[in-house]
Amino acid sequence: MIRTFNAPSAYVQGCGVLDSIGSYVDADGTSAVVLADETVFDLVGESLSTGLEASGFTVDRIEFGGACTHAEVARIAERAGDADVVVGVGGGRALDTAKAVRAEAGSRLVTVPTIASTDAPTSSISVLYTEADEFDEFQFHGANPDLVVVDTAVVAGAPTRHFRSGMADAMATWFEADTAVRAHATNVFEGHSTRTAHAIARTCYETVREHGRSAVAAVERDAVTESVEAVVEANTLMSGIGFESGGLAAAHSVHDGLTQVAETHGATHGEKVNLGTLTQFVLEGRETDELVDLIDFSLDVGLPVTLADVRLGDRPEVRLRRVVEADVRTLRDDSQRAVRGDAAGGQRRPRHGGRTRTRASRRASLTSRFGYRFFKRTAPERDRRRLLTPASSR
Ligand SMILES: NC(=O)c1ccc[n+]([C@@H]2O[C@H](COP(=O)([O-])OP(=O)(O)OC[C@H]3O[C@@H](n4cnc5c(N)ncnc54)[C@H](O)[C@@H]3O)[C@@H](O)[C@H]2O)c1
Ligand SMILES: [Zn+2]
Repeated sequence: MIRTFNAPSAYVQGCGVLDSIGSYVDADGTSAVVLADETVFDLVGESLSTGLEASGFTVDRIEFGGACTHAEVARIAERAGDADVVVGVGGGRALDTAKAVRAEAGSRLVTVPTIASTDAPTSSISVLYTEADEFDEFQFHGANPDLVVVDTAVVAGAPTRHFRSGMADAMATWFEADTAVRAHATNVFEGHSTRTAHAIARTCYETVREHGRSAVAAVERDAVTESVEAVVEANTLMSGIGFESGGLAAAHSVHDGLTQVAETHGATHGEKVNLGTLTQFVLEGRETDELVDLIDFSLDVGLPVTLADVRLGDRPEVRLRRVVEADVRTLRDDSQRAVRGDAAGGQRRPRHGGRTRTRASRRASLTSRFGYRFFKRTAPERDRRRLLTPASSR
């Protein structure tokens, strides 16, 4: 078995760190292109330029159009020319675009997430979309960013919705990486997980659970506390390493399926992933207590737990079954194999003492409805009304 582990070369996180970003960029040349959308340039453009220029860089700003498409990558790559450093700034879309530009330009790459909304800042892949904003393809660049710089003051000052979405993305990391290990599935680099990646994924989840409630309360007030620092690191660094080197499973497959339904386009990546994690719990036949625990935490921090929360409350079964059946099938099999512990070459290692194929299969039959009925049936009475009310009207 070949085990692989990849990560960004350097990671810097702290309050106000953007002012000195230039001192962390290790580059032979002196030209930098900075890629960000208008909102983000307004927020951090000045401090970024000042920070880079203070270390001798010439800075060329390129405005990001907001969509990570082939056309946008080509446009920006042409503008970037032979710049020594590409600096991508903003949310997942801007950073994914910067990664694709770096792949074409051959320069060094710095990512500067200004929201802790996904684990895109540290990963080596880009998610490309069509002009109609539908998923197009994953680009596997084979190289992670050379440097990731996260200014926690900027992240804490952003809308809390982004922050809690990143927490959902981070929590999924553990359940997917753990399932991938038990299924002997390969990671993004087509190797098997290391114990290192597995441990990082576990710590990622534990950090979000330990600090999440407190961190969300702080971000509501734009405050940077130790809990905020902890969750930013989990959402960004631990989650990125954990998913790429640990492995993915059903949660992100369900997310990918949901992106095919136009009604969900208003939901963030992390919000859709949270439904994916809950669905994966059902697929794996986890105990109701575990499911309820994750639902309780999600409700506490303001994450969606029902299809109605992502605008699919109106008889979703027909649409969802049509759209996601094919997408989920493979990973469902992986999840069941993991529960049974009978993947090729593996030994029998049921996760919760004695769980069997029958039980997994029974639970998995709920898959075609994304656990919708299961959620309705098992929701604690006190949360039932809330669970069935769209987040938007709470
Ligand atoms: N490559 C990967 O490994 C990976 C992993 C997860 C998600 N993704 C991708 O990431 C994308 C989703 O990223 P996202 O959720 O960050 O959304 P996004 O990139 O669309 O950004 C959301 C919005 O946040 C705004 N914003 C950024 N910083 C801000 C700040 N400080 N204050 C106020 N507004 C700010 C931006 O202007 C943008 O409009 C999807 O395309 C998804 O496929 C990629
Ligand atoms: Zn994700």
